[in-house]
Amino acid sequence: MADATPVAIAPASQPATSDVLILTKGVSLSLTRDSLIVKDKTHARRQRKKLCGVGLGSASTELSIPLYNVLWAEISSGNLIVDFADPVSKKHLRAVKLSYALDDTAPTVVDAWVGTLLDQAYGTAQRKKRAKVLVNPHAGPGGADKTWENDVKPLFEAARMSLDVVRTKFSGEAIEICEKLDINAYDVLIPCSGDGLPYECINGLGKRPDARKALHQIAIAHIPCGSGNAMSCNLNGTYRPSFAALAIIKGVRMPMDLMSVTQGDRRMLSFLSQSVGIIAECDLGTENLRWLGAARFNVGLIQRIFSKKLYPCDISMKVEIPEKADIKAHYKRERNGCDHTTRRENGGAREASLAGESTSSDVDSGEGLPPLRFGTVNDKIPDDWETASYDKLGNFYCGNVSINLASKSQLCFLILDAYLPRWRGWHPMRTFLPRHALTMD
Ligand SMILES: Nc1ncnc2c1ncn2[C@@H]1O[C@H](COP(=O)(O)OP(=O)(O)OP(=O)(O)O)[C@@H](O)[C@H]1O
Repeated sequence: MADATPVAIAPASQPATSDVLILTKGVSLSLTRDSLIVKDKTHARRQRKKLCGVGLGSASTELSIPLYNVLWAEISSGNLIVDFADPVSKKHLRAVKLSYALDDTAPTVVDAWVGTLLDQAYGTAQRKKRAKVLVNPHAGPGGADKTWENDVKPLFEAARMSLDVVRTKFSGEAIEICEKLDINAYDVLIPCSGDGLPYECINGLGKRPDARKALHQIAIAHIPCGSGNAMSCNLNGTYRPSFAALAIIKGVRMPMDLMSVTQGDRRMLSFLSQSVGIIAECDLGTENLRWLGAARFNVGLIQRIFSKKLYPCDISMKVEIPEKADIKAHYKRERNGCDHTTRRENGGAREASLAGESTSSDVDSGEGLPPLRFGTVNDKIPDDWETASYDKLGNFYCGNVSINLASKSQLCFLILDAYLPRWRGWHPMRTFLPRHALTMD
């Protein structure tokens, strides 16, 4: 997905003459490399501060809109309409509409200019995405309904997306919806929720007889309305709903690793991480503190650190890169070589099949999930795996450390003892020291 950091109003650079649209009443709209510059005297009058009805000082006649923020443009009833996302604060974007009468300007000229504007504003991103939106009214501290209505829907509508919205009524409903979804009717699934609803969407698609095709065909995005919102932070680069909405509007599709987790014969798909011990308990055991938002995890962590609970277990794994320095180098290489738009094409069938990933012929055949490469916990552990006992386990974490690395087909592990010497303190960063960071095939 595209970068979603708050956008500043950029200084105007010199436009190329062919990208300038001159309208009547002193209005001109120019395209620069990264902005749309609107010059409009009436805009200056509207912006001028007033005291007792008298205008004070002077306001700029120029409005600079980053192209990333341009949502749509069209000719409608003799007017040029431009919709854009206006950063009203560092936390919030608002949909704003500009409208200019075309009067004598030739429609063909305006038409061509609108085409250029949309090409530059969207690049390779799909326009007018068809979205199935799932709103979980119970996500996080509550309030997803309001977030959807006030912060997100106006931006999606301004971008002319087609929206089919469902408000979930019970836990597990999104699994059912995605299992039966007409995958040809939508481009993207958008849960407005915490990380639980994207999990349900992925697992609903994964249950279908055509799971590979469904997971390949429909993109899954996320509007952050929960307590943690890791998916949005990784994909959209933000936990602010309106900035995430803009990242989805301008987002490009990218492949993402999924991990199979089995409990007995039950197979689940995980997109983020798996945890056993203190972190898992911080999540599950603080349901009653939802009103605290993300702070509930900190409260849960502090409570549990003092209880010094142990989670003894045996862990079997196949280590691919044991040394920390090599893991760092590998991460850097993946990060630098990661091109979300082309990686799948360049990756080659060998890499895909080694990783158990779907190749294009698999996807076309519309099959279900690929078979498990290493069996379930009920099967014999492969001979080339290592097994170790962890009697003092405090936390076990495993997952895609950063989804931004896209499909790297490897998992990262952190294994931490429960008893950290008191002098190391209770600072969360300390407790996350990667003492046994391992990467596993
Ligand atoms: N109407 C509903 N009533 C009760 N539970 C629901 C409803 N709709 C969805 N759910 C369930 O709520 C669970 C948690 O939702 P979600 O992940 O959206 O929020 P969260 O747990 O607050 O987020 P986070 O993962 O960021 O903490 C989901 O797994 C889903 O099954």
